Amino acid sequence: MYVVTAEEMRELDRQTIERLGIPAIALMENAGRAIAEEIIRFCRYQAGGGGTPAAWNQAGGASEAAGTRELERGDAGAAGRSRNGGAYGPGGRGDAGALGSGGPGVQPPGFSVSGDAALTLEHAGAEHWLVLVGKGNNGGDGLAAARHLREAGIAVTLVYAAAPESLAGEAALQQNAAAAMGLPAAVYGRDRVDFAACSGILDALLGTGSAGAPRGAYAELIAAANGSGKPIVSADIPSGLDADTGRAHEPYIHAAVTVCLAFLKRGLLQYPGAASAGQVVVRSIGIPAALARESGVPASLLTPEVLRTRLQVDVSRRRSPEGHKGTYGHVLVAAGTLSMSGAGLLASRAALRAGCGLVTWALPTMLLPYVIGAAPELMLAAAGGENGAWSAGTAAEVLRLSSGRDVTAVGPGLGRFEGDGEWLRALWEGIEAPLVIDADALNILADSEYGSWASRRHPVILTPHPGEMARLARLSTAEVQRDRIGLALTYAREHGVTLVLKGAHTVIATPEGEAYVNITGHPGMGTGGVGDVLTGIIAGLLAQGLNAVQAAAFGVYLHGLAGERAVRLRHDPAALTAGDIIEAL
Ligand SMILES: NC(=O)C1=CN([C@@H]2O[C@H](COP(=O)(O)OP(=O)(O)OC[C@H]3O[C@@H](n4cnc5c(N)ncnc54)[C@H](O)[C@@H]3O)[C@@H](O)[C@H]2O)[C@@H](O)CC1
Ligand SMILES: Nc1ncnc2c1ncn2[C@@H]1O[C@H](COP(=O)(O)OP(=O)(O)O)[C@@H](O)[C@H]1O
Ligand SMILES: [K+]
Repeated sequence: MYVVTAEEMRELDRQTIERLGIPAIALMENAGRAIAEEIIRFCRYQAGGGGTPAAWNQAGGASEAAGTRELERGDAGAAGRSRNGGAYGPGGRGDAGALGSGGPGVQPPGFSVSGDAALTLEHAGAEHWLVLVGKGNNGGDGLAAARHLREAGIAVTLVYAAAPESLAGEAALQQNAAAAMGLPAAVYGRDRVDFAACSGILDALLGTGSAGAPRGAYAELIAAANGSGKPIVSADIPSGLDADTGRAHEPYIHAAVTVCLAFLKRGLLQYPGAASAGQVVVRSIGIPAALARESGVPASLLTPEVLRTRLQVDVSRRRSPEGHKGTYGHVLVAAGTLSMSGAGLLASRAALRAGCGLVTWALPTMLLPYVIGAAPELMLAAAGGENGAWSAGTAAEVLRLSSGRDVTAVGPGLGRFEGDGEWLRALWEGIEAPLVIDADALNILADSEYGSWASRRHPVILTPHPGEMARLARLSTAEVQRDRIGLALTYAREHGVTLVLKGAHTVIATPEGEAYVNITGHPGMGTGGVGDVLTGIIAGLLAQGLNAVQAAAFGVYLHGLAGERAVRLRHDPAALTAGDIIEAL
């Protein structure tokens, strides 16, 4: 599933309208219908007594099978999922259906009327939705949705942020149609709006054309909608959100559901925006996915489908019946010090659990006797150093050990030491295999002008958390978090590395200028050592022959899934420890 910026979305809109000749009003009609269907599904789900489950959905996407389809996330779980029912649980057929259906075995008559199940609601009379209408096309989408809601028997009241006469283009056509249908309308500031009397609110104030903090009537309507306590469904993005970065301007809508149109917007994956969108449903509106591919949209959501088709990963992880430990590669881990030996142990154990054939853990010599037997499957190699710490002189031994190994992972629990810049440079320039760089090795890199080091024939994967990324990019952590996707894309391309920017919704960016955003995992994973486990998993996959991007993306995906699986055995996600994730792999 592609993830776009507002600018990319405008370009795709333009190409659909100008190159393919699909009228803008048709796209808006599709958007309005999709929004109305999702509101009806939400009403149905609420009437069933359920809350809104937190799962990502793509419904009726261009490249997907017809109908609502939950995004596959392996066995990662959200409550209330149903293949046919979609986001909020089983979809009722309402009172629609073929006429004259007889009992079993009875031939239906040659004539039938198929009701529009997705646009019917059994207890529609109990619903009254306020539709907050902005001046642009987002408002137009809301007006089209309002007509469908009304057709379904749901009472709607339009609330214009600006005088209805000020709407232009397709939005003006929608305004005329709504007026001709006699939909009740109020203009904010002129008419009284009773938020307390409604059952839900459609936020169609601001979409991808929004610039800066909501002003005037927009700001007041957003504040009133949030203050009402009623469920809010947002059209495309919650109003007040920056569609690209997820920055939340004050005030911004706190939505229960966001019906994102055509393609997922970057701002819905980046915090704090991601937290304000509620359940996100992506709905196709007739813009072909092929256009996104052809125009080189760089970012995608990391789904099993993307892993399989775009990244060509064998997610079934088939092993040859004739395979042996030599088939699945040998990882060298250079990690751990006296006070942080566990980091090396976690990374090494995780590499084994990721399925590689052999793991050698190189560590400061003094440490070795203490870790013997901690994981009997590991091979240990004394690398030298002093007092359980690494030293510049250990580079030669790490280089020697790396020869004949399929990948070297360096960094977890490494610590800093005199001459560590030259040490890392020797590894960078001398290791003839893929290199995974994490933790303190990233801090060493950040203090080096590594752009001047000899370029490598084999790939490099960097796995920074936001703090490490800040040091690498010479920014503050807040600046890193402001637009993680944008920064990861730029950094990976400029430095020719595969970058794994960790944290909620980890971003994997490639030297070729693509990015994948992961949604497996959970906040319980914010605990010491979890990153070391990821390093081990990625190294273990590389050893098995996956290329850098495949190993980084699949590794991040599996790491999150294992985190989800591990937490099911606990009463509280906060109880999760890094070792649990290894055991859940
Ligand atoms: N071709 C189409 O008709 C399509 C329309 N779409 C919809 O159109 C939206 C984008 O439409 P637009 O480009 O018209 O833009 P918007 O509808 O997002 O908003 C633009 C309007 O809001 C005003 N505005 C911008 N920032 C403001 C602020 N901070 N405070 C107050 N007012 C502000 C502008 O003056 C302008 O009138 C998408 O989000 C989507 O909902 C999409 O569904 C795609 C297809
Ligand atoms: N809120 C979250 N949602 C999903 N994953 C998370 C979240 N918080 C942390 N993680 C994951 O946990 C890991 C933590 O790594 P890191 O900060 O390097 O920890 P450490 O250095 O202790 O090993 C990363 O893979 C990160 O993506
Ligand atoms: K909106």
